[in-house]
Amino acid sequence: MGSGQWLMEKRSSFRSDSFSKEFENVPETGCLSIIVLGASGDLAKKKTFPALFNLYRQGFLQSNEVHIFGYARTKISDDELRSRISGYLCKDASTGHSEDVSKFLQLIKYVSGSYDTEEGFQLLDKEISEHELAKNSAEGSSRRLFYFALPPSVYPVVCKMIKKCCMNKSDLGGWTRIVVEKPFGKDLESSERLSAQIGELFEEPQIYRIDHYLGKELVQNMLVLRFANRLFLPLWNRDNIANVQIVFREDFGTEGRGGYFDEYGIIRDIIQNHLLQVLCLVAMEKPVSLKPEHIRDEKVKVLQSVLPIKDEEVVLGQYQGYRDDPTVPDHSNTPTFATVVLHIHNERWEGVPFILKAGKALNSRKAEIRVQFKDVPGDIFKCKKQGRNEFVIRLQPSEAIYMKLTVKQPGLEMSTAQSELDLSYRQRYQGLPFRRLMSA
Ligand SMILES: NC(=O)C1=CN([C@@H]2O[C@H](COP(=O)(O)OP(=O)(O)OC[C@H]3O[C@@H](n4cnc5c(N)ncnc54)[C@H](OP(=O)(O)O)[C@@H]3O)[C@@H](O)[C@H]2O)C=CC1
Ligand SMILES: O=C1O[C@H](COP(=O)(O)O)[C@@H](O)[C@H](O)[C@H]1O
Repeated sequence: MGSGQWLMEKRSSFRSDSFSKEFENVPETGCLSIIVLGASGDLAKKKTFPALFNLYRQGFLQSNEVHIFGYARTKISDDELRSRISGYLCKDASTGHSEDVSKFLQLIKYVSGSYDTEEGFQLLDKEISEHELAKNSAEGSSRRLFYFALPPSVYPVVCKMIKKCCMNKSDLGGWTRIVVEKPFGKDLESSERLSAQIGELFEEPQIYRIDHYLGKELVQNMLVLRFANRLFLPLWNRDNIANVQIVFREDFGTEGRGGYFDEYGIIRDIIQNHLLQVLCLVAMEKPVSLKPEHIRDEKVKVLQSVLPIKDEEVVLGQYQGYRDDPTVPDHSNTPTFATVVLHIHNERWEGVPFILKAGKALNSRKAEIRVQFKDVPGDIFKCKKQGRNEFVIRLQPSEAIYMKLTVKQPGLEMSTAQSELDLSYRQRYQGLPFRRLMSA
C-alpha cells in the first residue's frame, strides 16, 4: 500500500448482487471522513485517536483529504476533546513530534449529541457534508467511516441513526462503512440478534468487526512461528505439551469506565474475544492458505472442539475498591478477574489444559502465551528441580519470544541451570515502526 493510498479489497464471498456496484474496484478519489462515536471515552483516547495519529504520521492519512469527527453525548468543545487526547498521541514525546501532533489535532472536530435521536446525527451529517464540500469532493465519491468506540448496547440504535441521517452516495467509488468493537453481544442469542439488527441496515462488506489483539505484532506472529518453523511441527501436541497458559493482566482498574465495563465484566471484555482469538491461533491446524476465510475455518473448528466448561475450573473475583468507582453501581458483583480452564477435545490437544486468565487492577501489566512442555522422560540430570521447558510469547509490554531451556551450568561440574534463548523485539528490531502501528 503506497503512502496515502487505500487498498480497496473485494470481499466477493460476502457480496450481494444489489450491492456489487459499490464494491467494484473503483479508484477512491473522494475525501475521507472518520467519525469516532463515543469520542469522550476510554477506547477513543487510548487507542483509536492514537492509532489514527500513527496512520497520519506515516502518511496513510493525508490532511488534504481526511477529516476526523468525534461524536458523543458529553458536552465539550473541539479544543477540550483535543486536549483530552493529545497526551495519548505521542508516548515517546522525546522524539519530538509536537508539530505533527498539532497538525493532526486540527483535523479533529467534535459534535455533541445523543445516540438515540435524529437531531445529533443530522448535525453530524451537516458537519461532514460541509467538510466534503470544502474539499470539493464529487458527490458519490466521498467516504465515511463510522468507528463505534461505544458500549455494544447502543450499536443497534446508532446504526439506525447513521442509516437514517448520515449515509452518502456511493456511485463514484464512495462508501459508508462501520467498524464495530467487541464484545459482540453478551451471549449467543444477543449476538445473533445484534448481527440481524446490523445486517438489516448494512451489507456485510460495509461492516468491519474489530478485535485489536489481532493487530498486535506477536499475535500476528503466531501463524508464522507455528507454520513456518519445522522445529515446532513435531512438538506442538499433547505428546509434548503439558499445558498452555494465556494470560492478560492490567495494573489499573475501570477508572470511570463502569458505564461500559460493569454491564459486561472481564469474561466478555477480555476472555471471550481477545484471549479466545489467541487460543485459536495457538491451537488451530494449519489453514489451507492465509485467506481470511481459511483462517476463520480453522479457528471455528477449534472453538467447536472446546468442551463445556466445568464450574470447578472457573475462578472469579472482583478487586477491592472496584465499587468505589462512581461509574460502578454500589452493589455490583461483576467480575474483574477470571481464570477458566478450557479443554479441546481433538486428536492434537486431548488432555492438555488451556488456562486462560484475565484481571484488572493486578500488580503488573502483561499479556503472554506460555506453552509449558512435559518433563523429559528418563531424566539423568534431575532437571525437574530447574523447571520445565517453556516457550513464551510476550505480547506486551516489551514484546519478546523466549524459550526456557535447561543447560549445563558453565564450569567444571556437570550441573544444570535454566536459561533462555531470548528474542527481545526492542533489541532485535530497534527503530521499526511495528510498535507504533500495532500497539497503540
Ligand atoms: N478501553 C479500551 O482500551 C478498549 C475498549 N474496547 C471496546 O470499546 C467499547 C467502548 O469501551 P470504552 O471506551 O472503554 O468505554 P467507555 O465507558 O469509556 O465508553 C465510551 C463512551 O460511550 C458512552 N457511554 C458509556 N456508557 C454508556 C451507556 N451505558 N450508554 C450509552 N453511552 C455510553 C460515553 O460517552 P458519552 O457519555 O459522552 O456519550 C463514553 O465516553 C467497548 O465495546 C469495549 O469493549 C475495545 C478495545 C480496547
Ligand atoms: O478490549 C479491551 O482491551 C483493553 C486492553 O488492551 P491492551 O491492548 O492495552 O492490552 C482493556 O483495558 C479493556 O478493558 C478492554 O475493553
